[in-house]
Amino acid sequence: MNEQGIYGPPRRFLIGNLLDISSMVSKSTKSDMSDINHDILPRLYPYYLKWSERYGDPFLFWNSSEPRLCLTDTDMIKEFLSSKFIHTTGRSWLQKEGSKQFIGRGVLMANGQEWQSQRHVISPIFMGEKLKSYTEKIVECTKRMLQSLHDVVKSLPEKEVEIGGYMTEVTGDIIAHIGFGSSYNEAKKIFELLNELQSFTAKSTKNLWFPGSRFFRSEDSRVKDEVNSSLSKMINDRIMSMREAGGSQTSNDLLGSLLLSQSLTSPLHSIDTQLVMDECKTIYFAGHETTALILTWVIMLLATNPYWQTKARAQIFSVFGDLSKITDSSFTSDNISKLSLLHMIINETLRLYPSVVIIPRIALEDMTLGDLHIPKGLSIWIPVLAIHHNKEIWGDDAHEFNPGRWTTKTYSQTKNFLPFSAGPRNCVGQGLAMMEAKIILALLLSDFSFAISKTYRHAPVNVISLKPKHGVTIDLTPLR
Ligand code: HEM
Repeated sequence: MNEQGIYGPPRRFLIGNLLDISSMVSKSTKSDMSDINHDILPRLYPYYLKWSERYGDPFLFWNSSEPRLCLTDTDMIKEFLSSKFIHTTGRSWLQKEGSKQFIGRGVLMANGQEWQSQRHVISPIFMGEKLKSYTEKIVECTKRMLQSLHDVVKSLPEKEVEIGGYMTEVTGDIIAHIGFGSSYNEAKKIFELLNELQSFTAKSTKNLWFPGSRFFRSEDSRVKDEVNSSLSKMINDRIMSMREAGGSQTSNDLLGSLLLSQSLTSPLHSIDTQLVMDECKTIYFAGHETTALILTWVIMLLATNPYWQTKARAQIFSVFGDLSKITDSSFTSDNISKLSLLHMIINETLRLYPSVVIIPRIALEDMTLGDLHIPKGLSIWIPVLAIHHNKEIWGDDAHEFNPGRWTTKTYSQTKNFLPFSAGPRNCVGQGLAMMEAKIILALLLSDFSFAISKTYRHAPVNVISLKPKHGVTIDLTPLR
């Protein structure tokens, strides 16, 4: 890479630049931000700013034994994420090893042919009529969440709530319903265990650089076994009922559709239960927290920007008319598409606070990207947050919340806007995420107005995803 004019910070034996990274980040995130501003790159990625300034773009650093090329040229990124490199790029050993205990070999972690056939099976369950069929459950779960908000507000003199917890609860409820409908209660229990497993995995992943560390895990294996035995029972029961029904889908949920889709390529009796289990865990992991977080950030931004909150509410009123009459059937795709202000607000939030701040890929073979030779084994690190906050792309107000920028399509979205990644390996659930976010926000805004609470502490942190460290506290006022 040096011969090609690419440089980076000197690395240490085994740990590469891990110590530099952790010391810079622990310093920048030691305290909360002094005010609610959205210039969060220096706080979350101080090392990106330091190294890109010192060594230029792209630069090279070492994540323990894995070399990473930090790439910000969006034309190169577009090419890199395109179908041209789909079979020669993928997940690295570190990524796969880090998530093996947790989501196993589901679509998120698969490479090559294995990825392609899994993606082929999973894609149809997030599209077209299937996608529309989830509306009813989304509305039902949201109304339940709103009712508990009304109950809490009634009982609290100060009317303050931490809204992030409610968003986690409602998106978890939704994924349990649309994912595993008839097995909802079992699914909820499995998800609780998965949350536990995720925190164990996050801890052990930090030590992966240490040779042999992967052989010293005991805490997580108990939870993993429990998750796997409950999930495999749920899946096998479902396969049994499908066989009894002559191979047709017995429940209109993601699991039913996944099994039906699988049965088109392999007979029911030979379905790879382990793979279906990994896919279920992947869907939960990839689709739950990401959606909850984006909703939480939208609410924080609307709570601090009453102008956009009022405008969005007015549009919701004009699309749906008498709000006391909103039912699940009000949320037709035609009506959802009329919520253009919510679309702009969500986009702007995904730009400022993308749930996934980095997209990492590894070169599985030698390749040429633009005029760069990329050797096999080099990881490419796409710093989404840095691209989304780049003033050269977004203008001087890059760090400001301005949904208005989305009224004109001056930016080629796939190039400079990457909250769901791009190309054939983009987020398979983005249609569901956007639909879910719009329905939840439309119902919330029609029931309550809200302002940021005095107790809110602005402290974004990146722990797997971009989170508000202390949650988001808002003061709620019921509208009816
Ligand atoms: C606002 C919410 C969401 C955001 C910001 C988001 C973001 C992303 C991103 C950036 C990727 C690419 C990751 C990479 O290549 O390293 C991804 C992949 C994926 N997402 Fe999402 N996602 C969201 C919601 C969902 C939902 C609701 C689901 C499903 C229920 C989902 C399922 C997946 C899956 C299965 C993949 C792997 C796709 C593949 O590798 O082929 N996501 N998501």
